[in-house]
Amino acid sequence: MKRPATPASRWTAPLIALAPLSQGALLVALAGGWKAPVPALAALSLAATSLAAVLALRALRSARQQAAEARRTLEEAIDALPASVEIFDRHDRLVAYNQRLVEIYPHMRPLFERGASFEELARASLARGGIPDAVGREEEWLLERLASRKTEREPLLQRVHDERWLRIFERRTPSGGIVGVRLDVSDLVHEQQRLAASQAHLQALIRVAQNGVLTLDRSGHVLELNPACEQLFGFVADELRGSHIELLFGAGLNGPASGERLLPAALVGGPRELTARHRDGRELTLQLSVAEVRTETTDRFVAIITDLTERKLQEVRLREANALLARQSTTDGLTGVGNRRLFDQTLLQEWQRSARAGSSLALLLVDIDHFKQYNDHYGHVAGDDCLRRVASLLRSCVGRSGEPVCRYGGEEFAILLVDTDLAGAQVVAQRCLDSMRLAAIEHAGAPTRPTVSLSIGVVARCGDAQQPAQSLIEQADAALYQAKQQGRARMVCAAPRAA
Ligand SMILES: Nc1nc2c(ncn2[C@@H]2O[C@H](COP(=O)(O)OP(=O)(O)OP(=O)(O)O)[C@@H](O)[C@H]2O)c(=O)[nH]1
Repeated sequence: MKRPATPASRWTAPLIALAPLSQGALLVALAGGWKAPVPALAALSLAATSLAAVLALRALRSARQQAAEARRTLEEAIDALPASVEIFDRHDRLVAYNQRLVEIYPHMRPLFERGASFEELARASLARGGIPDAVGREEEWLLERLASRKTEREPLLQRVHDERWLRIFERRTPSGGIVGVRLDVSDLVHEQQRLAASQAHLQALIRVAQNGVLTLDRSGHVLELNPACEQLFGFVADELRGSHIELLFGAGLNGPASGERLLPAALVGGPRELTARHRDGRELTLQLSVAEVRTETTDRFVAIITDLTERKLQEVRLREANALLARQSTTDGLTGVGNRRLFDQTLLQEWQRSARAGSSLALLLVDIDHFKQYNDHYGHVAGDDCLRRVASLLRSCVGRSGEPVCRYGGEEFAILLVDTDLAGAQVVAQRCLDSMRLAAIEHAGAPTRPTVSLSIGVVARCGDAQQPAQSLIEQADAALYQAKQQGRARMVCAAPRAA
């Protein structure tokens, strides 16, 4: 490449042209000794000057070569860097840059030239939409950016085309220039964005979750809690943060030995059911599941709490309602004693049990005498009342629980006596007759006596798997019929069945 003449080469060129001549004069001067004539001395001086010039010229060339070499080395070095590098002089003009800078800003390729000012380059980039975050506020952005170059500050994070992100480090050099390094941190930023999005998603889920969510440190102190948890225990988050988990669950858990603190590690797993107290003292039934979340930097525990209090209450209410329904389904609505359904069920059970155990089962069929006349005389409502009084009397005559007095139908009652032989059954039947007599319920309509009386058919035998339970009723009914036939107000025991 032909270089243009420099000032140095302009004055050294004539000297170089004279050099052969001056060397000859120098030889003549030396041959003639130091006392040479004046023309010889002049020639000598000229030769010396020429020599100095030659040497200076060589030194200059060598310095130039070294400078070019150094620059090439510098350019190769910054080209080899994975980050983009740019160097501006103290007038903020581009002195050097590497290929990576052009790759990052491809739309600026023709404009990256040594001598271009930072402001020119920035304006050109803005005009080409190279800084998406500055679109619509280019001048404002430029002013901020130029101001930022005058101060040493934190590295900038800048979004460029195609969702690429750069971390820009700028440092002043001692001579007032600026060295800029741009690192492509897109992967990192994208990862952070994904992480932030997933965290926001998770936070939203936790915020609106119906279950209480608590995070705890290793020692069991509350770090965070969600609104459901605040509501569950009646505390606001600030009151619970930093407090120990025992404040919430202490009493409801089988905690460690006295004196030792409850640690969340001991609660990992679940779900487990426990009781706790609301701030207002109400007892809560809760379900607790705890998981350990261990990362390289943290060790935390997450507790999920479900409030079962209302569900438990409903279960109790449901159980009570079912029990009531069951009672109602086996209770006679008028008299409050067992109904026919209960009698049938109990008879079947006891008949089979008696057959298995070989024990005696007794049945009393009790009928109010002349009850039609009672109704006719006193009216149906009074008749109902009489039925209730008789039922109550009969119940008081049966000592053992599990031996229900049942309304068998109309004005007829049935009493099952388990593990009771005929003698025992007769005792109970007699007690019923005596009670009735003592009660002396007026019966003005009765043809025989002025008070309400009972007729009772009594039977006692061992259950028989080969025969239906109904056979016991038939025997008692036959005995009852005889009691009616024999004048009422009495008991008749059924004759033993023929084998
Ligand atoms: N008030 C009332 N009466 C009832 C009820 N169930 C049945 N009766 C009446 O009981 C009476 C039974 O009459 P009967 O079967 O002739 O028997 P009785 O009049 O008691 O005569 P004996 O049994 O032979 O002494 C009928 O008049 C029925 O209407 C009831 O729930 N309330």
